[in-house]
Amino acid sequence: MTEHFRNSTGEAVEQRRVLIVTAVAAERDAVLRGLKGSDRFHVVAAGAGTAASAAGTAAALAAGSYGCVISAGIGGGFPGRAPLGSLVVASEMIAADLGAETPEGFRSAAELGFGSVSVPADPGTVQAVAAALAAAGLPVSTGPVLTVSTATGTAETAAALAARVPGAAAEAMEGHGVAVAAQALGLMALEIRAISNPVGPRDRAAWKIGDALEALTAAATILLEVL
Ligand SMILES: O=C(O)c1cccc(C(=O)CC[C@H]2O[C@@H](n3cnc4c(=O)[nH]cnc43)[C@H](O)[C@@H]2O)c1
Repeated sequence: MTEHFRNSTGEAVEQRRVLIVTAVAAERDAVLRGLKGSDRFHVVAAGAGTAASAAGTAAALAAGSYGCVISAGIGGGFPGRAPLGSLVVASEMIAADLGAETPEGFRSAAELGFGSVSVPADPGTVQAVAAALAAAGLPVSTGPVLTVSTATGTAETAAALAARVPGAAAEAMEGHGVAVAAQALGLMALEIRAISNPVGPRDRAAWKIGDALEALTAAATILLEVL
């Protein structure tokens, strides 16, 4: 759905209502702090994982009209691609572990003939959002964001995922689910991750969740202007 407002020259400008889906309440609240009470944005914490995020997105889309859906939250950054505290705007949302193990190695659901495991984001929107974040002084990169059912906890799995998806920037657990639900209604989907930890050997005590939530709040404020 679109709403209109008049800009400084009196011209009518379309603005879309935006649904933002996070996994947990702390992420939702970080986003809400950045949105400063805007009623054009609706933010829901739908739970962790693709099933909860897809179901939560579908339920919210059934209850309201939106022009755009965003999966947002903290995430793991691939070393050399997305440092802690930085932001990643997904160029595509990929179900990276949806497939089968075979004697020859992992085969994706797409390779097995079950359809695509990737939902591409609109390149122009990705670039516009990333440019606005960068212009605000926030460290940001773009690239594929992997949706996984099990958070990576070893260097071996991190290397396997990076080889499976060249250029992979970040991983989280919801983006593909949110994007598939949006895609079913023909809506544009985006994913934005604030990096709390590296993808690699698990060290939960070292996760910089507070810094990532602050970055998420700053990103939400920029979304007010750019979407
Ligand atoms: O403990 C807290 O205070 C806290 C605050 C905000 C968020 C959390 C979460 O644990 C969020 C879970 C959510 O995070 C994503 N995530 C973060 N890092 C990774 C990763 O390396 N691999 C996969 N997922 C990651 C994921 O989307 C989870 O649903 C805790």
